[in-house]
Parts: sequence; C-alpha cells; structure tokens
Amino acid sequence: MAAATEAFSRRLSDAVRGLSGAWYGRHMAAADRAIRSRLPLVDLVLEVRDARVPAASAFAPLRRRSPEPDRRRLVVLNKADLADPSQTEKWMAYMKQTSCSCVALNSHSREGIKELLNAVRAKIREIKLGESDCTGTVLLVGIPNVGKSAIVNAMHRIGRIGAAEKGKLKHAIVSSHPGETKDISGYKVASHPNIYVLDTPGVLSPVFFNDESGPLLALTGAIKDSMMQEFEIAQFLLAILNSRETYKKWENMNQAGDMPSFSHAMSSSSHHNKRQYASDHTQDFVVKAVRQVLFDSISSFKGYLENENELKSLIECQFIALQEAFRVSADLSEDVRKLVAMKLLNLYRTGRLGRYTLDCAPDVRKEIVS
Ligand SMILES: Nc1nc2c(ncn2[C@@H]2O[C@H](COP(=O)(O)OP(=O)(O)OP(=O)(O)O)[C@@H](O)[C@H]2O)c(=O)[nH]1
Repeated sequence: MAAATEAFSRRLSDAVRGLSGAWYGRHMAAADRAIRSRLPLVDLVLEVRDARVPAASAFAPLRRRSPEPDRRRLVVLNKADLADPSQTEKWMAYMKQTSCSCVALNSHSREGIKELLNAVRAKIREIKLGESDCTGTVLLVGIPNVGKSAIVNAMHRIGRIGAAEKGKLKHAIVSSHPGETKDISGYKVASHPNIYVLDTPGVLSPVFFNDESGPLLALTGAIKDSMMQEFEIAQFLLAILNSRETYKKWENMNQAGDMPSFSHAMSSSSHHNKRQYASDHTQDFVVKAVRQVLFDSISSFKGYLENENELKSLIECQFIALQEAFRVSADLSEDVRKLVAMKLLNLYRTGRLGRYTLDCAPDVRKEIVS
C-alpha cells in the first residue's frame, strides 16, 4: 500500500479497533462458541473468504498453528467476480503450495457452485474412505457478509437431486448487510452420498490479523457501516482508487455529451448551480458519471499522490464533484457527505467501479499464515 494511502488506512484502523467492543457483542460471542464446539464434530469445514481480501477475511478460529495440511478444510474464495482475476490465480497457487484445498467462485454462478459441490463430494469421499456410513456433514464458516448464506442456498438448490424432495427447498437469509444470519441451520446439498451443510452466523474476531485488516474489512462490508463513519471508509476507498490504474479504462466516457465533467462539477458546486440532464437518472448513467469524475480528477491531478496532504485535497475535490455525479444536494453538510460516501461504497461493493484485490497474493515461495 502506498504511504499516503496507508495514512488513511491507519486512521480507519484506529476507528475500527475502537469499535471492536460494539460488533463483538454477546450474540457474536455465543455464535463463536457454538461454531468452535462444532468444528471437531463435522467431517468437513468449508471456510468462506472474500476473494478481494483473502488474508484479512480468514476465519480466526481456523488460523493455522501447524504446518501440517488440514485435510478437513476447504477454502472458498467467494465474490471472485469482484476481485482481480490475476490476483485470484496467485492466491489459488499460494493455497495449493500450502496444501490447502481451495475453490474460487462467484456464488451467483451455477458453474461455480457445481464446481464447489464436486469439490465437497470428492473431499467427503476421501475423508470417509472405507467407512460404511457415507453421510457427510459440512460446517460453513466465515466472517460476516462473505456470502455464506448465498452459497448454501445455491448448493441446496443445485445439489439436491431427489425428486421426492422437490418443493422442500429452504432459504437462508441473504442480505447486503453483515450479521443477518443469527442461527445455525442445516441444508441438504447432495444425495449419494447424502451431504448436509450447516450455515452459521458470521463471526469477526475482536482482534485483527494485522493493522490493515480492519480497514479492508470495513471497506468490503464485513463490519456494519452504521457503526462506522462512512465518510472515512469512502476516503480510504478513494485513496486506493487514486493509486490504481483502473481509472485509465474510463477515458472517453463523456462522448455522449451529457456527463458532468470534473471541472464543471467543481465550478457548479461552488456556485450552487443546479444542472438539468437530458437523460433519466438511471443507475448506468450515475455509474458513468462517477467513473468520469474519477477519470477527470485523477488524470488532471498535478500534485504528488504520495504526499498525504495533496492526496487529501484531491479526495476533497472528488467528494464535491461526486455530489453532482450522484445528483445530491450541492450543500457541504455532514449528511450530504455521508450520502455520497454510502453511494460510492455501494458502487464499489457491487463491482461497478472495477475489480480490485486489496490483499496482495503472497509470494508463493514464502510461507505466511494461510
Ligand atoms: N458480487 C457478489 N456478491 C455476492 C456473492 N456472494 C454473495 N454476494 C452478496 O454478498 C452479500 C452477503 O451475502 P450473504 O450470503 O448474506 O453473506 P453471509 O456470509 O451469509 O452474511 P452474514 O449473515 O453476515 O454471516 C449479499 O448482498 C449477496 O448477494 C458473489 O459471489 N458475488
């Protein structure tokens, strides 16, 4: 991470650390205990991580203390559609090198879920080799909002094959807000052998793996935004976007002639002018406008991105320009900033600002905690 971006990360890290008592309340502690007590009882543990932050989203109770490969664990790098594909490949290579079985997928893709079902079946067969009872139990674990419930729903829907069981589909709650799954529930995902998956509530350790983890988890949505200052998370996001090359792909988006340009947004916001747009306020239009603002602002920036103060003033200007791109009031109040921050975070979290892996894949030759 560049030095100036690190300054934003550090600030957010302090805020996140200060809040750990708020998210690790009685409910999470109870879920944590319930999961830990089941870990030794199941045949296989399916650990779901966020492919954008494979290290930061590791599930704390499973952090490896021994170099021995864990045959009973399968790691799923979910939300691979939001991560940089080349980095996901590197992470997969790294996992393989550390003898950890791993599948990268997008839980909304049927093909990805089929691949996961095949990997689970193969693992259960390997683990239960020679046993007469072929029923397999799988514990699905992970931090909040990584897509556990989306995965279990898709496995249950695609994997159940008995005709007699048609019409008995269950649904785990899927939500863009973390912490929606409150209880442990079982779902049948395969017959011959019968495989049951237990979906569990997301558990986030009150102590992070390292200083960078907290901010990355806040950015990717594992920590409730309502507990945080959305504006600080959005500042951190802009610091990252400003230091990456993705914006270059957004050149020439203004060809239709109806996008707000960065300079216009700057002048109109200072004069509190309201602009009329020819087209409707469709989501696509907003995404294009936001990308255009980012492209214009980064490419015309004459300062030094490595300098914290200069990066900060660029981010300030971007915030003003984004107010117009999102069609929110030109007033500079806290509420408006919060609204812009939430809208920007939503675009990032749904992949509409590009695919980013925020935890660099480790060098496959070096050993780190997996
Ligand atoms: N883009 C994308 N979004 C996903 C994927 N999987 C899940 N999601 C979204 O991520 C959000 C969280 O999904 P959930 O399945 O509720 O996550 P969870 O891990 O069960 O969350 P908790 O209840 O907090 O433990 C939802 O908005 C899902 O639609 C994926 O592969 N790609």
